[in-house]
Amino acid sequence: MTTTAPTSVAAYAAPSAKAPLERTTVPRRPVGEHDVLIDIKYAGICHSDIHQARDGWGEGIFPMVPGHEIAGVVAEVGPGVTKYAVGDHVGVGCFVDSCRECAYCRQGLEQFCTQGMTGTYNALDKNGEPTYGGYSTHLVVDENYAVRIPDGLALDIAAPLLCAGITLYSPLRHWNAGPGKKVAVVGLGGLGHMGVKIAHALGAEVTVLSQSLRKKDDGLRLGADHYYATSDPATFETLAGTFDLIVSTVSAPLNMDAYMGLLKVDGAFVNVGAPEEPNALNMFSLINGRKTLAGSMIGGIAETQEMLDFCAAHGLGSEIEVIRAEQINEAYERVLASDVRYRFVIDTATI
Ligand SMILES: NC(=O)c1ccc[n+]([C@@H]2O[C@H](COP(=O)([O-])OP(=O)(O)OC[C@H]3O[C@@H](n4cnc5c(N)ncnc54)[C@H](O)[C@@H]3O)[C@@H](O)[C@H]2O)c1
Ligand SMILES: [Zn+2]
Repeated sequence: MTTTAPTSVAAYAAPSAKAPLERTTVPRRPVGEHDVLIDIKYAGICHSDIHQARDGWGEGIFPMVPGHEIAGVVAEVGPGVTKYAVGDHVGVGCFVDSCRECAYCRQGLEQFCTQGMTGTYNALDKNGEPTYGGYSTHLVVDENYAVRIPDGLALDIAAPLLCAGITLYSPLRHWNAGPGKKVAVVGLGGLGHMGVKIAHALGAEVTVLSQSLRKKDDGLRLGADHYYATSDPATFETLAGTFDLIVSTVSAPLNMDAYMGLLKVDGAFVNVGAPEEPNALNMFSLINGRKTLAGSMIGGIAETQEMLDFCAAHGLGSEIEVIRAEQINEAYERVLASDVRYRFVIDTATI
């Protein structure tokens, strides 16, 4: 299959875990039978990009082009493509392939594919070629691993939904956040701010547990009913036994025992943050109160589409700061310093 797709495209890559990201070019495969070529317009910066580009989760594949919050426009389709046409608005999240045959793939839980999903970057595809992510001008992807960005959701505020949005939507739905439920979101960053918006839209009573009260006004504006500082020990006394569900988005280890004390009997603490170090827990914090400690990782393709449709129906997008590509390294430092309200999004026209 031949294609008009560029085979070499502009991108920003980390040459190694120690080096800043810089402009380069990376190869993209020709558009195959079931592929779409996406003209990337915006790419969000997720904290996971930083963990990986700095080898925080183990040895990465370099050069690394991060980016798994991708929003763009279909520029070309393969002859077998049925879902999309040129001009459609589409998104790509954290994975671009999976085995498609295992029980989880068949259930729409491709993120838990028994063969391992193929990451959008920092992974090898089925041919053993490295994948390169969204800090780039173009991407070629199988149509089954793209989702439709509904009309009414601008591409810049939609991009972060492809990871931050689905990572919070999936556990909030799975653990039944809704009317009558008291839900806490720990950490008001990229993931956390989407958690507040989505939990509020689902009808839950939402509390933000943030390190300080610095972002309180924002939290309340985003949909939180209450806002507490976790640096204040009184918070853990005032809120003891309060929540049905706590979702932690924190990128560093937490005092788990303190947070378990905030749950009701039968409450669940769901961790979506991915700290680089392990976290200790005293088992008495779990057994006293029949509590659940769980984790959750992004969401499958069908649920990601459901989340985008939900966000469009409720007018929810990410709060963003659009940056030029040459500001990526500075943006990384600002994310690490908790200085982002609430997601950096790269305008890929500047790459
Ligand atoms: N499970 C998944 O599928 C999934 C998906 C995406 C990202 N992640 C991970 O989630 C984490 C958060 O990602 P993000 O992009 O939202 O990062 P972020 O940096 O935008 O947000 C993290 C927030 O946690 C806050 N924080 C740090 N320590 C805290 C503490 N002790 N108490 C309360 N708040 C605290 C920070 O100030 C910041 O606001 C990262 O570890 C990332 O790798 C997991
Ligand atoms: Zn992410």
